[in-house]
Amino acid sequence: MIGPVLAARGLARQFGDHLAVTHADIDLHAGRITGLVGPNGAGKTTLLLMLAGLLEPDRGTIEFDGTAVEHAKLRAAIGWMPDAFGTWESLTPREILVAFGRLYGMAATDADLRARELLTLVHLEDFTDSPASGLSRGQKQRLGLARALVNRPRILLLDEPASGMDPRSRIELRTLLRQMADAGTAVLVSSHILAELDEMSDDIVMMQGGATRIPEPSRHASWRIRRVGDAPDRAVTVELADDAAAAAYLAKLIADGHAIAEFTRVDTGLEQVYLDLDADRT
Ligand SMILES: Nc1ncnc2c1ncn2[C@@H]1O[C@H](COP(=O)(O)OP(=O)(O)OP(=O)(O)O)[C@@H](O)[C@H]1O
Repeated sequence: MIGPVLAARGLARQFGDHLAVTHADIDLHAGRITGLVGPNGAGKTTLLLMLAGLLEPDRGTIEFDGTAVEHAKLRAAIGWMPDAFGTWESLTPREILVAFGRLYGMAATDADLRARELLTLVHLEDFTDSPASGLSRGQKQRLGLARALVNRPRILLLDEPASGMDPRSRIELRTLLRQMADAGTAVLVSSHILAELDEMSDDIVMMQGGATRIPEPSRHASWRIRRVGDAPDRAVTVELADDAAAAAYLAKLIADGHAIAEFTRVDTGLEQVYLDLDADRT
């Protein structure tokens, strides 16, 4: 894998006496979706704001394409969708996106073209010229996503993007984020909906008490084993450290004369990873 587009090391930020982020390390790679999970108050939003160049870290470094950058310089390369944002209610979605395009220095006609392109992408084309006040919460979320994409960001940061979206919009969001990643964008999504994150993420970063942790997948892998002649409900599940341990285990079963009908890796899923890490909390 080539180096990360964005690499943050040792980020820390406090508000008054309160340490919101104590030590955050994170790598974001082009073409990959990273899921950020953690309990309420763990520091996820504070970390995202620092990565977006909107909040200055007290400590730590952020490298963009392998070069240290000042946080404010990140903004041009980043698309940022906050968990809560205001919408200019009297403007239309097109006018809102054009205004953001103009803020990024686009000519009026380019900003208008980009606005229309994005409204199609997030399926709001029918609302192009109606006041934003008429949009539902989920539609406003989709407009927020379009807003985050105005500058064709290489890094897309989304804080709870699916909140308020109906099931179809959530599925479309997942598809859209995968398309963005396939086109080379590095995507970081924070969410409490673990099953959804599990499905869409290539990498997971966990936050707890202001610090990041990378969960170890090997701790959570198990294998389902069934011998020839065993009914499906007689299958056994064993926890094994990694693929190499699984191969050795299978070889031993066969050497011992067992006829193996099924040997399948079963991931216990992000919920279990989360609960295990949360249980480790000291
Ligand atoms: N501007 C601020 N001033 C003071 N304290 C803050 C500020 N922003 C965040 N905090 C505190 O820092 C801690 C981390 O907050 P943050 O919003 O980053 O957590 P989070 O993981 O995003 O939580 P949630 O899942 O509830 O959104 C919390 O205790 C919060 O109250």
